[in-house]
Amino acid sequence: MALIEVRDLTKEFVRPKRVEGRFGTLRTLVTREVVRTSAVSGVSFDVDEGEVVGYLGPNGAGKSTTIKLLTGILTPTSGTVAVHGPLGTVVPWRDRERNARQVGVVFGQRSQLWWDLPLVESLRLVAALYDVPDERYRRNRDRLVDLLDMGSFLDTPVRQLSLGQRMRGDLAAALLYEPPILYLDEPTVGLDVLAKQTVRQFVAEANEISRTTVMLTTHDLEDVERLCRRIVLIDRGTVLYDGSVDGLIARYAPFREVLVTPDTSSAKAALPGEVWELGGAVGTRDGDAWRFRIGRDEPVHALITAVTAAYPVRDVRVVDASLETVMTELYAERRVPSEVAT
Ligand SMILES: Nc1ncnc2c1ncn2[C@@H]1O[C@H](COP(=O)(O)OP(=O)(O)OP(=O)(O)O)[C@@H](O)[C@H]1O
Repeated sequence: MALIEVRDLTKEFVRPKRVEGRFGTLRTLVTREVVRTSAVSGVSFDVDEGEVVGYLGPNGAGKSTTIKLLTGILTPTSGTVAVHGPLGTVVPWRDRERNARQVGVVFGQRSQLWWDLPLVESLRLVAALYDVPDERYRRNRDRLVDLLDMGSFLDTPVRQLSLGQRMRGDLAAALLYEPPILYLDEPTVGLDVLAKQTVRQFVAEANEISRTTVMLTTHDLEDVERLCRRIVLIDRGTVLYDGSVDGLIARYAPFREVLVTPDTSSAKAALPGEVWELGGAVGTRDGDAWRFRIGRDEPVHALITAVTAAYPVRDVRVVDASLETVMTELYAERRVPSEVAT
């Protein structure tokens, strides 16, 4: 049985329709017209124990809403979530307390810590809230302080911490009571390169050493490449893809790109305008270079021979389609969630 089972989950937000013009604010308060937003529209997936799943999608796709449903912060419009954890089967929004005991949550955009307290006091409070015995608290705290290199700012009030320090504090708080599940909503947003590496390393170790099951949303594809063996890709609240990163690339970008930079200093003929057709391939201009696409298994030599015969060339690079290529293509086609005024 899977650890987390999500079935046909939907969440529709309903808010009064804003009335523009004179006394708009007042009229908005009394209007009967509402705007419905389908944030999550029939999402189903399973997460097995010990998996690290990247939950991806463009802005407004419904990622944070799903995480909030999984954590029990929100109640769905329909559908079910069942978490078969050590405390038995839990439906997050029906049994928030039991669910909270088996999940750690970090929202990159919002701290869960007490703003005015020194970090160490926040950690102590979390331990008290989760009934962590003193000895276990000290042991876990010391291990987390060590792993996340937090010794130098443990006594600093949370409001004075840098974003990277605060994020490390939030991660420590989320794992202090050893939950088997960790939900991370954009855990590396706004962090510098080193801080991102620390967070990724820490999450990878939590998964490898403690077998913590992790589900994370992120727009940083390095997070995905470093951490996720599986991704669930959503848009407009529905699942577009569920599988490996390689599988996604093979499905949505089954091509290689040949990047050709012509040597204009020894030009012998005028270059085409924006489109260059050669050897059965079509190139489009990308700055100084031309970008040709060929099938993944097609040999490149015919194209390269045609290009070099047509024009002197400074550089040729052949690159496999990456996760970034796929995401760029998919996001370019994205549609916004349906907002319906009724
Ligand atoms: N409390 C709310 N009330 C009304 N609409 C909401 C609410 N929360 C989210 N939405 C809408 O639901 C849709 C999905 O939002 P959500 O925050 O889940 O997207 P996301 O995938 O996390 O996006 P991002 O990558 O920008 O964080 C959006 O259209 C958003 O405006």
